[in-house]
Amino acid sequence: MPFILQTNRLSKKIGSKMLVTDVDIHIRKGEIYGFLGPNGAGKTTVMKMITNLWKPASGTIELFGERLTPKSYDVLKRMGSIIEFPVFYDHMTGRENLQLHCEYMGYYNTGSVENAMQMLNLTDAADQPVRNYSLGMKERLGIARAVMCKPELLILDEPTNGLDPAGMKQIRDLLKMLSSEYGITIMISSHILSEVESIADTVGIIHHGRMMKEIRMQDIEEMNLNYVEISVTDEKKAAYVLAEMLKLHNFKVFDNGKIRIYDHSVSTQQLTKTLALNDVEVMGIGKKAETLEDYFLKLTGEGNDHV
Ligand SMILES: Nc1ncnc2c1ncn2[C@@H]1O[C@H](COP(=O)(O)OP(=O)(O)OP(=O)(O)O)[C@@H](O)[C@H]1O
Repeated sequence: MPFILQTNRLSKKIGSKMLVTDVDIHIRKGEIYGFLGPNGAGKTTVMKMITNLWKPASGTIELFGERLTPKSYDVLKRMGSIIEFPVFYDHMTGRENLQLHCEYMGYYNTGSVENAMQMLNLTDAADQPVRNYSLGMKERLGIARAVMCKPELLILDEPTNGLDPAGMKQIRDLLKMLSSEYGITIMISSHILSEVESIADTVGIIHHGRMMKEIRMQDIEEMNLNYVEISVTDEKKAAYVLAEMLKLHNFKVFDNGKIRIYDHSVSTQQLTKTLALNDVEVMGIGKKAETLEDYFLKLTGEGNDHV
């Protein structure tokens, strides 16, 4: 089985609104998959369908090689998840909430609750009712609950919401450990690239409900992220010259007079010469390499695309 989780043209519609359209996801066994996209891109929607909380309008989901149906209870027991924010019984203590979950999952392993609480630094708060927990503590308790029953697959929807930078790092380290020591496959969503970049093996970028790109981190080097950046006084005129005179199709115009040209068919000399001949003043020109952050912003950010 090549993929532990695979979706095929997954779509969701509410009323007349398409929340996600034709999303294809491919997650390999044992990897950490960063599911990236700005707020409202459709990450939660996809994760709700994967965890059987929402029924897809169309498309299919394969989990552990089996097609997911509304009756796939066994498959769900092999997964741990946090979707949106974790919900607990507020009047019960953190420990009691975890114990209840173990019973519900049919998972009996003395020590797993204590272990999970320890891993998430919650031992001191274990006997307090959850209503006294801060947002970050609830988030950590949610993660403890999701990992406690040794799932094969973890689905985490923005799990570091409400955590401070140190808390975020702690979660990243924990996820890395779960992946390398226990071989748990992890899908983690975020709208912040840097949160998943350092731990992900593969990144899937979703925007306006569509999967824009799935990239393995090891392949990023080979992607063509080099570009020439020019600074001009009149970017509109410059864009016209690039498109009409030089027949370039792959460049991006920024409001601050900068243009990034990804098309390598024209030399920098030819660029400056043609722009100058058409009365576009070029203040600066340079070859640059894009980071994954730039690439992410290019796919999901604002600006005029000529791609
Ligand atoms: N129950 C609903 N009914 C109608 N529209 C919805 C519903 N839930 C979500 N949406 C819309 O679907 C789109 C995708 O939302 P979703 O929550 O999946 O995005 P997201 O990527 O998880 O964003 P965020 O990081 O803000 O949670 C948004 O435009 C949202 O407003």
